[in-house]
Amino acid sequence: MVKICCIGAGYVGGPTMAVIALKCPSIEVAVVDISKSRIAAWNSDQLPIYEPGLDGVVKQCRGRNLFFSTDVEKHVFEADIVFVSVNTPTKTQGLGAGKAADLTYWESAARMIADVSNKGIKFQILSNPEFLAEELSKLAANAFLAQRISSVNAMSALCEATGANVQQVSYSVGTDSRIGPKFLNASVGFGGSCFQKDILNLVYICECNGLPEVAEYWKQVIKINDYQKSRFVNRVVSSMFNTVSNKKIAILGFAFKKDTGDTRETPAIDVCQGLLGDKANLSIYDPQVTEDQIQRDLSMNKFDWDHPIHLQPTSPTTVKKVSVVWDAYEATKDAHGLCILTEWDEFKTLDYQKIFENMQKPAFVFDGRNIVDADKLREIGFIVYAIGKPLDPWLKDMPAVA
Ligand SMILES: NC(=O)c1ccc[n+]([C@@H]2O[C@H](COP(=O)([O-])OP(=O)(O)OC[C@H]3O[C@@H](n4cnc5c(N)ncnc54)[C@H](O)[C@@H]3O)[C@@H](O)[C@H]2O)c1
Ligand SMILES: O=c1ccn([C@@H]2O[C@H](COP(=O)(O)OP(=O)(O)O[C@H]3O[C@H](CO)[C@@H](O)[C@H](O)[C@H]3O)[C@@H](O)[C@H]2O)c(=O)[nH]1
Repeated sequence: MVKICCIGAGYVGGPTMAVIALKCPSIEVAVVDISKSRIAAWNSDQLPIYEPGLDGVVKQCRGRNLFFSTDVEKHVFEADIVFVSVNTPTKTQGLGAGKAADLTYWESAARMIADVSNKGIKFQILSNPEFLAEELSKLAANAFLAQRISSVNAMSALCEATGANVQQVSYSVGTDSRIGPKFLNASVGFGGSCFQKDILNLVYICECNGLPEVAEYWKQVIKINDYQKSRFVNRVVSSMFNTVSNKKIAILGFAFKKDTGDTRETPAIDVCQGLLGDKANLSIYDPQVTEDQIQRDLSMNKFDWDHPIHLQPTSPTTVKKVSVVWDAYEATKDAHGLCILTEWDEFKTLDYQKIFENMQKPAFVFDGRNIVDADKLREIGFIVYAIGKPLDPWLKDMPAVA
């Protein structure tokens, strides 16, 4: 029987191997990791990663031809094919700090493979496009995608200033087949483990090759993304009489996009930290993100998330002004405002009349994903801010900056 071993039971290794095990029942797949808690979770009913359908796939194959283990060396030794899918965080110190990839975990995995591989077999090494150093095109593809979002987000600020509607602008622009309609949704900002990290890598490569102007150009994509998040916080604070101090604000959605529990580089972290900086009390609800994860995210330093979980520095205290609840109605009860930060489908069909009745007045909605019907909410009585849409009369008279 052919045996595969994947080093790293994370977002890439776990789901990829589960699907290989499902589709290739004659192959034995072992996913190994140095994190005991992560492997324990893969072997439990509560998987460490949420993705629609993943649970069913794992349950079907686990114990049959899919195994999760911390016995890294044994499985590498037995394997015919080894995948390496470990962390490559952005460096926080030394050469290229803040931009270059830290290859410590990758090198340690490669050395371990060499140490245990004493069978006298010659390994062939394949580099998947996701392994970025050799494959400039993957970096470029992610940079182009992120640039589209920053471009439409930059337009969203101009739309608010001029009374235009960014969704109409996106639609019109997207009908030009040279541009195309995808990835033109204005939002509170892009997140996820790849876009920022890959652009920072690209910037570093440009700088190392003596191309500061090109590096500056790509940096701007991240700057606009940061601007979009702080612009959102400014709108919240300035709309609410220039103070959110001790006001309850509901945060609906914390994951970086819908249908995942992944919070890496989610714009919700910066928005929440911005509001906490202005002393708001936050009540956060996301259907797939745990309280422990949210607390970690809000108390971790930039880039620390991309290390194995047991090596992440954790804050000794929880963020006191944050509560995490398991229901959107609970989160919004007695709140002065609610912010939609992830486009979960369930937020489109909430009973906003009921939510309005249970909120403080005036009641504010800040839609960072353009998923609610702003006019309907205004009929209910909400004051509504939606990214890149014509401003509510209330907001028109308020400065864009608090
Ligand atoms: N998430 C994505 O969408 C995505 C896409 C493309 C590429 N990548 C790249 O793929 C790689 C993995 O990403 P991920 O999202 O799965 O990361 P992840 O943090 O979810 O998982 C990495 C896992 O590797 C484990 N690990 C680290 N060092 C190890 C070692 N020496 N031995 C055994 N286990 C070890 C960690 O404990 C962790 O569980 C990264 O290089 C990332 O940049 C990720
Ligand atoms: O029009 C859009 C599209 C996306 N986003 C946001 O952009 C971020 C990234 O979204 P997406 O690209 O769908 O998620 P990822 O899983 O991060 O996938 C990206 O990163 C992966 C890792 O490199 C690549 O493999 C994929 O091709 C690339 O799309 C999320 O916060 C989205 O909400 C927007 O704000 N507006």
